Amino acid sequence: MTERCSARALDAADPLAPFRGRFLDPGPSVVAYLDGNSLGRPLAETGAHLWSFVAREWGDRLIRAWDESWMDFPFRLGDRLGEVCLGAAAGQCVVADSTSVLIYKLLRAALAAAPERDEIVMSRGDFPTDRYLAEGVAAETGARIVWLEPSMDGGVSVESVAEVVGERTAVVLLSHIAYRSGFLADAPAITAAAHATGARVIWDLCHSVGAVPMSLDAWEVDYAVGCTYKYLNGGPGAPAFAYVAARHQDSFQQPLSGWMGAADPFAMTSPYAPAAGMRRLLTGTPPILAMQPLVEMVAMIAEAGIDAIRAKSVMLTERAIELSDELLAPFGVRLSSPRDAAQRGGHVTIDHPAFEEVTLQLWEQGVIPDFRPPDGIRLGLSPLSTSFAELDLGIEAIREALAARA
Ligand SMILES: Cc1ncc(COP(=O)(O)O)c(C=O)c1O
Ligand SMILES: Nc1c(O)cccc1C(=O)C[C@H](N)C(=O)O
Repeated sequence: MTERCSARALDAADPLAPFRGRFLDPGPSVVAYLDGNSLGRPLAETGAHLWSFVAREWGDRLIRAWDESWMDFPFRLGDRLGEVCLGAAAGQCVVADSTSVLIYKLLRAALAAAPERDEIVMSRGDFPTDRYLAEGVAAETGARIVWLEPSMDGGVSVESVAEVVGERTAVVLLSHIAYRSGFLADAPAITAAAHATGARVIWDLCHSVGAVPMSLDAWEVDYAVGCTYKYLNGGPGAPAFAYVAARHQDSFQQPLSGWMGAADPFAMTSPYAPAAGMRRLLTGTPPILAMQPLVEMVAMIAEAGIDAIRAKSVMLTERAIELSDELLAPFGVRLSSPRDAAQRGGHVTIDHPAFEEVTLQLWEQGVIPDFRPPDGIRLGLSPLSTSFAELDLGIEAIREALAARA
């Protein structure tokens, strides 16, 4: 009860609290949504925006809309995302494909840019799609993967990267925030360590975009990729984005050369000649319809401010850890995320052997975190849509489930 009152006080004092009311009300089947880092909630405005797009742009302008606005839309939206969330100057971001497809493109391009180098450095703790794609690219190109072992908190340190990068390293592929533990990597220092040996870096920003401030240009990042259905609330299957530093664009070798990335798609000529700049990252027709929810969401992040979002994110994750220490640790629950907020992103993972079953039970009650093997509950705390009260309800429901088993 004490904690509930305290959460209410925190919500009352939260400068971002009004944004929560701009999300679509999920109705009574959801008591606490703690999975915004798997699938973010829709904005209430999204339905009307989609309908207006269908009626006005698609319905009325029809094929003319490609010339009038859609051909440039993936780049305009990318620029806005770059400005608001990534610290990227215009002309370096595109919204397209899925994260997986873009990781493939970036890995192949990074290897093609350094034919004398044949190693990909990455972490064994990385999200499966990153590992599978690197293994596939290694098999296709003859490159070798150098695996980093993550530490207990899922992290990859600057020192561990510096130890393995060298003259054979073509590219380091790492997650800015680890999908399981939430470990926040030191992206500028790791990028500098790779650059010191002539290697390039690809950052997977899936769990950090919209949750933590970034300065890709200032950090001299080479390439980055991320999805838009987590903290950017773009919806299931919303397209991903890629960042390619301006200095690498002219030599970027697109491995999936399709007509939309060609210099003049409607000239219908052959052979393929790549377009200038970020357009060459495209392969086929970009999913304009699926990009629409991002328009309002990126505007909302600009309005809230990414620093304020990060400040609330730190408060939410601190509280999740405090409550877990106090209420769940007595049942044997262990923390998998870093305790130091400076090394932690927007989610917290706690482990217990009963959590796979507990998660099923929680979902039936409308308390929705996610389960990550072997025995982790991941609490995804999305600062614009998650309240402190919701977090407390979630932890209390986990405590009750564990108490019922004890
Ligand atoms: C770190 C990371 N990379 C990639 C992906 C997924 O990529 P895709 O959007 O292609 O499914 C996810 C989540 O699904 C992820 O957490
Ligand atoms: N992309 C997902 C999906 O299509 C279904 C369910 C979950 C997801 C996820 O995003 C998983 C997420 N990337 C993770 O970190 O586990």
